[in-house]
Amino acid sequence: MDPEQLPVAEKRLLNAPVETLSWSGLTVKVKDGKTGQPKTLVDNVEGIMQAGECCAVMGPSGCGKTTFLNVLAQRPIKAAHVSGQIFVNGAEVPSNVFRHVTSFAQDHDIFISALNVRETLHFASRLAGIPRGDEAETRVDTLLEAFGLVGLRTRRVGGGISHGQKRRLTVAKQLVTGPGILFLDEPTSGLDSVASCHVVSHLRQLAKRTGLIVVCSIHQPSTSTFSLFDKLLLLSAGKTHYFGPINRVVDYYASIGVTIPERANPADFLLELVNTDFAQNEAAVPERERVAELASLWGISALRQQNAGVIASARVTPELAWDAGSKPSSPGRLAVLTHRTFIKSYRDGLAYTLRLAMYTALGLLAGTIWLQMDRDQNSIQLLINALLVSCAFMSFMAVTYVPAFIEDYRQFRLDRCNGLYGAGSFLLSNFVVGMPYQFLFSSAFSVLFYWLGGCRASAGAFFTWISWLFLNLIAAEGVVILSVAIIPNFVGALVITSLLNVIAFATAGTLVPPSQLNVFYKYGFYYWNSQGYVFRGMMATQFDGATYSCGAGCHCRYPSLPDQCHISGETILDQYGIKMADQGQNVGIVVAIILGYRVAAWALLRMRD
Ligand SMILES: Nc1ncnc2c1ncn2[C@@H]1O[C@H](COP(=O)(O)OP(=O)(O)OP(=O)(O)O)[C@@H](O)[C@H]1O
Repeated sequence: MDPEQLPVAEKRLLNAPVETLSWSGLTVKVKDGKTGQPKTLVDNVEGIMQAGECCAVMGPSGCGKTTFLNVLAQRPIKAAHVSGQIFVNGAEVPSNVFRHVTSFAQDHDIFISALNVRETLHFASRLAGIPRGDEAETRVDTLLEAFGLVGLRTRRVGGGISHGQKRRLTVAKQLVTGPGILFLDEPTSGLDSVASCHVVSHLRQLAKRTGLIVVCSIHQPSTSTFSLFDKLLLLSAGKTHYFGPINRVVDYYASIGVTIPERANPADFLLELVNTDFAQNEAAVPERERVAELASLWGISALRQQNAGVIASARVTPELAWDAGSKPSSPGRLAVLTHRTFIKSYRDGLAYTLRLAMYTALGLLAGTIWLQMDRDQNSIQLLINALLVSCAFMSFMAVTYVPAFIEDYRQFRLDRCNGLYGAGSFLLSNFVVGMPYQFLFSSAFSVLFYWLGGCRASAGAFFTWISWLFLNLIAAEGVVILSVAIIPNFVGALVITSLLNVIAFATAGTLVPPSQLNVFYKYGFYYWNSQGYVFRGMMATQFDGATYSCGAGCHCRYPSLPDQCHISGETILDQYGIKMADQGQNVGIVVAIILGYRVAAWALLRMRD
């Protein structure tokens, strides 16, 4: 294929390196939840695709299409035993190379809802290393037009676009990254027959022009959509019933005594032919036997033998010459991700705006509850309580970040599987964008609480206070990120975050003195408890160098300064074992805790690769 003859938007889509995709003996087994016996979801499936071909994977609901596609695309699937071989150009390729040459769109749409349609394609294109410029613009515009999304280009994905439009955007998003092989799970679900035909027709044209290989599962295509595919893989109960050119289906079935009526939609006819979903009772045994017989006939058919020969003789190229240089550098990828995260941060109310409102309200609330504390001994315990509540509640409220981060996490998993970026870039971009917001939150809370509550009037104390709260919030966000990495779903992450925060609160050394904590809590939580260090740091800002009057009658409830009827702040700090000399070291410990959360989250995300 001559790249010069391609339209400018498709030049980079040219799939020169991938000549064939083949698979043989693909088998997926799981342990049946009810019987505990192995259950075969995909049974010894084989096939081969040449550059420029589109294959429809069809079969009744639950026949194993999604499982097959996931395995063929080398995407993770739950607790399954997978065997068989997948070859690109006749050879197995390392998984990182496979991810770079392939792209996979699941049957459910995953987007950053704060981005608009055009930005969604733009960021996908930039993450895939396509430089900004006329070519990238033209490519995005071409795809918007091809998938009927021009009128929606400035509309946010999270508001006001239909399921069918999201499906089209999902396909366009995979195409914009320029894969050599594209796997699509139900790309036309939710689309009417005209839109389905349009999408498949565009995929076909693109495949023919660029050499792209498309493997996609599809439910009940119309006759015209069905005929757009080059090949068909027909599955039933995980077994192959047919794999080969679409235009040989009629002949093949005629050869085994099944006539596909001329006027019937062949897709409908075949789905009905191999469907046993509604034939589960005793009376339907002959029907199930007939479908099983069809699968065995495929096993011994000439076409199947022929396929096996073609798979075995697929030309082996020495190395998949994929242009790794087209991937952006790590700093480039980080810049794109940071840009994307930043856009989300100010558009998505759940990410930061809601939290800003919450922290401001908390500052107002706490400030008016602890309004203008006096400088006598009665306010000492009040102030300590206020500090305790401030740092604990600010940590707790970070839990509201869970939904926004879960969305980012899902996008990351998808992008990671498509080889766009790794866990390091993902977490770092999130960290970079989050920092100024954490500072804003701590400032909003502090400005209100500090002055309403009548805390210590010193610029040094005020800014040190804000700095401690800032560190507290960064650590609290780290807990959220770690929790999502441990259990990546809303409820699970919420439970883990809340649990970790409650344990941190109870073991910070304020409610129970560290000397009375048992070994488990002392070494497991107290020594690396950011809330505890932050509390002690905030105490230092208020009590170091301060004095409190014992009031009329000089009945001091704390050890007082000799003959002065005053309590020194150092006395209070001593009671809590807080030493000013430790403050620098404590900052270092909190920074280490913050890094520890992120590194642990990074390690967990890497383990799931
Ligand atoms: N982890 C699992 N453990 C047990 N059974 C599973 C597991 N994953 C899938 N299945 C079962 O395997 C079969 C194939 O599922 P799969 O999602 O691949 O089918 P499908 O053809 O894509 O279905 P649909 O067209 O309805 O989306 C189904 O019967 C499903 O219930």
